[in-house]
Amino acid sequence: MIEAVGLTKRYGAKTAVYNLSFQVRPGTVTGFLGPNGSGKSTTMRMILGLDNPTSGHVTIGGHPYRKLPNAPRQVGALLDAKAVHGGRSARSHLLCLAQLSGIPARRVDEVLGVVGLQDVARKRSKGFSLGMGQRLGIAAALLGDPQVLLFDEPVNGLDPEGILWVRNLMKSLAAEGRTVFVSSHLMSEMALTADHLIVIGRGQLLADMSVKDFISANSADFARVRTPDTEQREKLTAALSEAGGQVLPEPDGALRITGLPLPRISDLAHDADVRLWELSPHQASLEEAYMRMTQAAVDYRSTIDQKEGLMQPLPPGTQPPMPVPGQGQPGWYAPPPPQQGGQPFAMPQLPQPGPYGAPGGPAAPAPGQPNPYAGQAPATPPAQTPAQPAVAPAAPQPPAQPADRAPAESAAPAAEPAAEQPAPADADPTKPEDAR
Ligand SMILES: Nc1ncnc2c1ncn2[C@@H]1O[C@H](COP(=O)(O)OP(=O)(O)OP(=O)(O)O)[C@@H](O)[C@H]1O
Repeated sequence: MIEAVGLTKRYGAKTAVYNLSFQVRPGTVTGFLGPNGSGKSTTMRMILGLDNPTSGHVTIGGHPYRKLPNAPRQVGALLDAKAVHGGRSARSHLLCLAQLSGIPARRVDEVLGVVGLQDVARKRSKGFSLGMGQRLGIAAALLGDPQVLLFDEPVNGLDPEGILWVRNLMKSLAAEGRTVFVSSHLMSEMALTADHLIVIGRGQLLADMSVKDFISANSADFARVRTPDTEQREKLTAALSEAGGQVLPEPDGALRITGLPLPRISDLAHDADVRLWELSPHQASLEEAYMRMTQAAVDYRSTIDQKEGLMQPLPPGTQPPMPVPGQGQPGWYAPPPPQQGGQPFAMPQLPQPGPYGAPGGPAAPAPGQPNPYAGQAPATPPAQTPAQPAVAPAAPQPPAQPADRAPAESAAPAAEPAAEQPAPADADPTKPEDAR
């Protein structure tokens, strides 16, 4: 298990991570979400001992990474797939890592097979595509058969077959009882892969709950209605609005309605003499829920914002407030917050109360998985400097070496990236390594 307590990281005036407390449990895939620059890579680097927290601490199996006996065999990570010496072959790269951690060479060939690189194992990695590089990084993470795995954007650059493979790999690693912590910006993929989510925005914890609860807490179910023509649509819009429903036009001419149950919508349409060509219940996607939750915590946004049509307009010159954990961003998709009685359809009982002091917020951890750090969310976010460009994860590069150097020479103590080093199959960090 990974446990962060009050984790804070400042780079000069920039607060990259602020007072983060969470647990990543074994046996599940935990997704780590947040907008660009929200502190995900910084958090992962601190977990792996590559960055020191300004305050707070983070442990793996109860120990800081740097104090884990033979840490590379207990924790496997993919932080930066490009942190590979381009002159080395995939096999040489993995052999170097294996030898540093006392892992037999046969395991190198095993993981090359697992990630599908067996046919290019002896090719120099500088010729690898983005997806091949990702596969090599995943192979490095798996090398020591580790109990704890961290992946920063593992599907980056992978083709659909590769994405499916990573999804199944993550799930099977978790099903074996391992701790799997994975960041991604691909919400549709996260919805299919992760069981649990930790969401941060501007370095602060926004949510720590199951995917299902996250969607429920940050979106309202809605109905879609279609009428034969514009005239009837306008008539229906007026009738539904008068009855207390919130009505938004959909791009295809349908209406998205929250705040009214389906039978009521049908009755109102009947009373208004409006024919319906569609009346269907819908649940928001993880992407919609995520957008709603993190909208105010986005630092870098196009001037042509794709979300523009989906949110209520703000008065000119005003900034949206930070989202409230468990309540998301007010005004996003305009569903009424659940606690205001705006649930149009039967929704699952939302956990109470919000774990981070959100008033009436439903953002509680999954049943049976209480977040032990329930506390008041900071009243004000940490001081922010003006938006800075995001910095790529800073996994150290292996030292430059001649391309033809033998693996045995390459395994000299020149620090290989800790993030790429493998780990053992044993959850107990104090237990001696098994003989391989
Ligand atoms: N070494 C550093 N020095 C100064 N600022 C840094 C450093 N590393 C990260 N930051 C800043 O900290 C913030 C968080 O960065 P981080 O890379 O952790 O975000 P992220 O969530 O991983 O972003 P992305 O999704 O774009 O990868 C950013 O504003 C970034 O500019």
